Amino acid sequence: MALTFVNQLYLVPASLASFFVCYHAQPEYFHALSTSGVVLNFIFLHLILWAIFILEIYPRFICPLRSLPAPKGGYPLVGYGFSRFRKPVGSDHLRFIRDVPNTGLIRYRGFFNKNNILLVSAEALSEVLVKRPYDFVKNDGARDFMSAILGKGLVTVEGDVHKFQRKRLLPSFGFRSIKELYPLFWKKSAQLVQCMEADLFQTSEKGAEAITDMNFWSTKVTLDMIGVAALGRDFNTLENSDDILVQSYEELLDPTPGKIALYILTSCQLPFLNKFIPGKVEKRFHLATATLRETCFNFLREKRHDLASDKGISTDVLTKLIETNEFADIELVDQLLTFIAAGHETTSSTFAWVTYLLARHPEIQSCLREELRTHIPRDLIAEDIDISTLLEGLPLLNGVINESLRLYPTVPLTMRKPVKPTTILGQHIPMGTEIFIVPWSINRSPETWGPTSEVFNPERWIDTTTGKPNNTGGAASNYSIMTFLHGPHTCIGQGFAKGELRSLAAHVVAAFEIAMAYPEKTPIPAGLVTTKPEGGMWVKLRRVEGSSKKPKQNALT
Ligand code: HEM
Repeated sequence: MALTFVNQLYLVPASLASFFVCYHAQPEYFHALSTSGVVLNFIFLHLILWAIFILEIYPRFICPLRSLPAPKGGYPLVGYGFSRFRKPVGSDHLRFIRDVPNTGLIRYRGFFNKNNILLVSAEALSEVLVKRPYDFVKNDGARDFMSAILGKGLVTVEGDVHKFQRKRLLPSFGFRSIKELYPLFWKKSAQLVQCMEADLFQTSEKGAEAITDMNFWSTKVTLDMIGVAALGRDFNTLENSDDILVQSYEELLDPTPGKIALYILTSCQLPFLNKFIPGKVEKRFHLATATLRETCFNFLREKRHDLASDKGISTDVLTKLIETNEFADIELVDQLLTFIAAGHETTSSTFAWVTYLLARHPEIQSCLREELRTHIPRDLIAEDIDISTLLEGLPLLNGVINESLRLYPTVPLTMRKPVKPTTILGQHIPMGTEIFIVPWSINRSPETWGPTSEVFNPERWIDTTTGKPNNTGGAASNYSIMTFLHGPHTCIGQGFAKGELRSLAAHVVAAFEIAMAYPEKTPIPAGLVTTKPEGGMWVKLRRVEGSSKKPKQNALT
């Protein structure tokens, strides 16, 4: 039985009955009251009964989910509701998976003791994400927060609109399109190394050292990559950072305490409380959103003008979408904002974690540098080498990227709600139940990945017999790794992200030895929608090779 308004009406006779009991027990109290006082007393009593029903009786004795295995403990009234905001997000869920014997589903109490579901097994994940994806929608609160920024882009739409958009956007992210983007990734990664060298090192000698925030650099370079690939516009933030679009995104997604409060209130569907957050956070948020949209509209107008006047051939995603003639301007702006939001911070933070893991594993870092030196010719572009085939074939490079994506999924948690009463693994799921899919916990689950599930081991991604890259990490099922999800909502940009990461790692590792700047500190994944290292990723870089002149744009070191 679902907790619907109708079954809450059963509380009315219960309230009436208890009212009459109270009346008989204390008649003198009621005789002294006016009619409105009696009505107010009745309403008050009803509310108390209603609260007891919702908070205690329904979740513990009536809700069909009550028989599912659940973790012990949790706070009174809020249960484990705050788990989804914990740092790192997903760490509580990983504990549930480890500690609670289950057959694919775990229940845990959320806010107001509501029963939430955590999907654990491959079968449960495939039912929700692949077999019946359109029976579920994303969590309203998180979607509202994203929609406020992105409008109706691919990330925030559902059902037929989603199918329509996805079909038209897929070709721009397919195998062939990504292959064409590799030279861009390569060039931008080379520019990153050049800018870091120029900015951080006083001398060009081998062995020179510098401390820097890797997240600062990866944010810039990934924004530049997505700018060119998606919009055909080079923000060139590596060399200047006063682009209005860039500043507005930073304003929106920087996880300040005010912004975190805004996100939590909107996610918990209490947006009317946003206006009480001090520091005019809500107003500033709306202002940044408006600026962002206006900038994109102006940019789209320029693009249309350029296309009409036949100014060169553009291969960026926006041009391809304009040419389909199937999107209105407002829809194109929504898609642009979506690509930048979905494709920027996710990848830049992942790269920061790649450098972290390599800094903590110097022996793997040296082997990777050796692999790069052995297999990547100095003059890659001049020799007209197919960069994607070359990089995708390097076993350790792929192992490092896949293993970093496994251990640090930058979308660590996502949620779904059934659009109608449904079942998962035969278990009845009432409408409105919050269903949690938590890549952080699944990717680190000891059941799938064994006792070394939380150890950085790129070798898992290398076939022991052929020595070539493998795509499973040795896990038995696709659903053991959820970084990009699966099914029709799977990340459309995963090939794009992997291409960027391979290229960035190849350049940075070839140029610098990476160590942690403050080894005693462990960076914590934090953030609003996606996670990034809190306070930055401070590393110590040591030049691997000295150079007396600027490195070539397309050479490795
Ligand atoms: C390491 C980097 C990335 C990670 C970890 C990541 C992760 C994800 C995840 C988990 C989803 C599904 C969210 C959900 O349905 O709840 C998603 C969707 C999406 N991602 Fe990514 N992403 C990354 C990079 C990118 C890039 C580079 C782009 C674009 C250039 C991109 C564009 C999108 C879009 C448009 C969607 C919505 C897909 C749909 O609903 O059909 N992502 N991403």
